Amino acid sequence: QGSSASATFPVIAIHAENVAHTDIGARIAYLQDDTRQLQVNQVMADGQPWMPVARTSPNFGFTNNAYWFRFALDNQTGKPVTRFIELPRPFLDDVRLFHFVDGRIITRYSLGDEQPFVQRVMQHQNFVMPLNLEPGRNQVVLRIASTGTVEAPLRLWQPAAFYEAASKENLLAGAVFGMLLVMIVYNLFVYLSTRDANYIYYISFVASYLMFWATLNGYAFALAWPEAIRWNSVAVPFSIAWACLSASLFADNFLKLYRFSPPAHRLMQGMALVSAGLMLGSFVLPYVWIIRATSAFILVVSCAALSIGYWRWWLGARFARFYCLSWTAVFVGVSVLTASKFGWLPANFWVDNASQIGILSLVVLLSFTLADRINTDRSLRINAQAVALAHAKKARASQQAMLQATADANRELENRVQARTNELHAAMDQLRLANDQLQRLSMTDSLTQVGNRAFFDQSLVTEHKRASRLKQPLALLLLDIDHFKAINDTYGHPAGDACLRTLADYMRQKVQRAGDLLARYGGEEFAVLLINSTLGDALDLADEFRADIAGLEVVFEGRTLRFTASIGVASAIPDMQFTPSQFVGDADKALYEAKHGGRNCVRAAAPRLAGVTSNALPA
Ligand SMILES: Nc1nc2c(ncn2[C@@H]2O[C@H](COP(=O)(O)OP(=O)(O)OP(=O)(O)O)[C@@H](O)[C@H]2O)c(=O)[nH]1
Repeated sequence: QGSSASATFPVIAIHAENVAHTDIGARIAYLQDDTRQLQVNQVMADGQPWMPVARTSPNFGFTNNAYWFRFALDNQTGKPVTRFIELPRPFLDDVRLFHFVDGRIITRYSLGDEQPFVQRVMQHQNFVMPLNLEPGRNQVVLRIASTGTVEAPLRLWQPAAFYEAASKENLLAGAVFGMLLVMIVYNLFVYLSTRDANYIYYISFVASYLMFWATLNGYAFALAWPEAIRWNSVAVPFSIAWACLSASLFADNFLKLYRFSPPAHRLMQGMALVSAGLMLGSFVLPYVWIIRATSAFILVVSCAALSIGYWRWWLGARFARFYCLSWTAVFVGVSVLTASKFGWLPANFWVDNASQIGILSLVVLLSFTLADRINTDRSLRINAQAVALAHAKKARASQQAMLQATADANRELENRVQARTNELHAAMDQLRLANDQLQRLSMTDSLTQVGNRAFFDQSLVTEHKRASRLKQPLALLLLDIDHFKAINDTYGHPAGDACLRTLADYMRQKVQRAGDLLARYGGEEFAVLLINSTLGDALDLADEFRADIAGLEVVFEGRTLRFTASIGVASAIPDMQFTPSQFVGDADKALYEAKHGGRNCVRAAAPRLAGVTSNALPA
């Protein structure tokens, strides 16, 4: 930096065609006052170590020194003109301006944020000082002292141009304010419907930034709390600490650090705690400390939030991409702002607005981030629902299949049981048929096809009981072929068989009445049981038999055979004292008598219950 330059203080020419505004920050000389005790007449004295400003605008960062600035305005218009000196840093504690003409102070301003807003000569968020410039050389000396950063990007304005620019600036500020407010209100509604804590942290962050922005630019002091000098100086570190708190909680919650990484979770929680401490500290700690602490801490929080976000993204959390983008924007912005606050970067439009651009990008991008996550969560939920639905469908299908299988199995079983039952019934029918056949066979004489002896015995018992019960007469005929042995002996057994068959055929025709029965009782002996038949009826029938048999002709091997038969008849109304065998015995006795009576005749046993003794009838 240059040495004493009292003879060559910068001179800024003022003439009618002057441009609307001139940045004069780089065209002034400055004097550092370590003691903060120097008075205006002392600095105006010769020999002070004035220096030229080596940057585009004076920026001394955080400092405890007072700084003096000096330049000359050369009014070449030939008449008095009004010009505004604007110092667009509303956060300076103490600003004093001295306007000299010919070594005399003609204007003096004392400004700064330690005075109520209404005391300002111009009610503007920045420090604006009107100067009535006399024709010729006007000296301007400015003193700035502040517990925050000291910057002096001074501007010289034509009044009309200033008002025009101010209205544009207000429009821009209104747009920023409106945008932030919309974000807050919109996300508040989203929060009310989703109850997702991320929105609360997001809203808190946007609100803290809104407060920071409005305070730093002087709008808050100008419009919100023009009287609250103390609060106005607390508001900046307070809002920064608040932003730190919101950002740490947002990062922790949004990135789900409690599940992802307990140490990262604890780190963010710790940062939130420190932020809360700094918020409280804003009220009690000296401004010079708290402003440095919060400014540095927002950098730390940004770094942590950003690197953890990238870490999370790197490890596959897709929802972290917008988040990373957002924080990158704010990180760049805040870094630029901080760097400029510490005096490492010169002031210009981009540096001045870098943080604003970064944070506005953050505000918008974070909103996207949240929407993106809602989307991600929703698609996850939809996927999960689809999977659950598919499972339910599958379960229903298998249940259906199981029911179907059970029904099929039941039907199959029923069919099989039915088939088996049918088979069984068929088998039983066959068995019954076979049994019947067997029964019939066992009761039938194979030669003559009439009932055999067993059939006769069984039937006799049955009919005997029935007649006994009904008190009906029962008659029995025993018929025996005469001299049958002789037929056998003479013509052979087959001839005898033929005779037996012929006799049986004849008798079968004769014994047709329902209930009556015929059986082959022995070799050439037949029995006929007549139910409900009196002795007289029986005798008539027996005699008819005898006569017909005598007329039968059996043609066997060309020869005609004849034979006769003897018949014994018994009749009774049976009772329990009169047994079937006694009945047969009676008939047999009568047959014996017929044989001995000369054969080919009928004899009757005496009817038992009639009390009549047997008698023989003539042949
Ligand atoms: N061909 C043939 N002969 C039989 C059958 N059953 C018995 N006989 C014969 O019948 C004959 C019966 O003879 P006998 O008891 O002496 O009686 P009979 O010769 O008829 O004399 P009477 O009864 O006294 O008139 C025997 O020779 C038996 O062998 C048979 O099924 N077929």
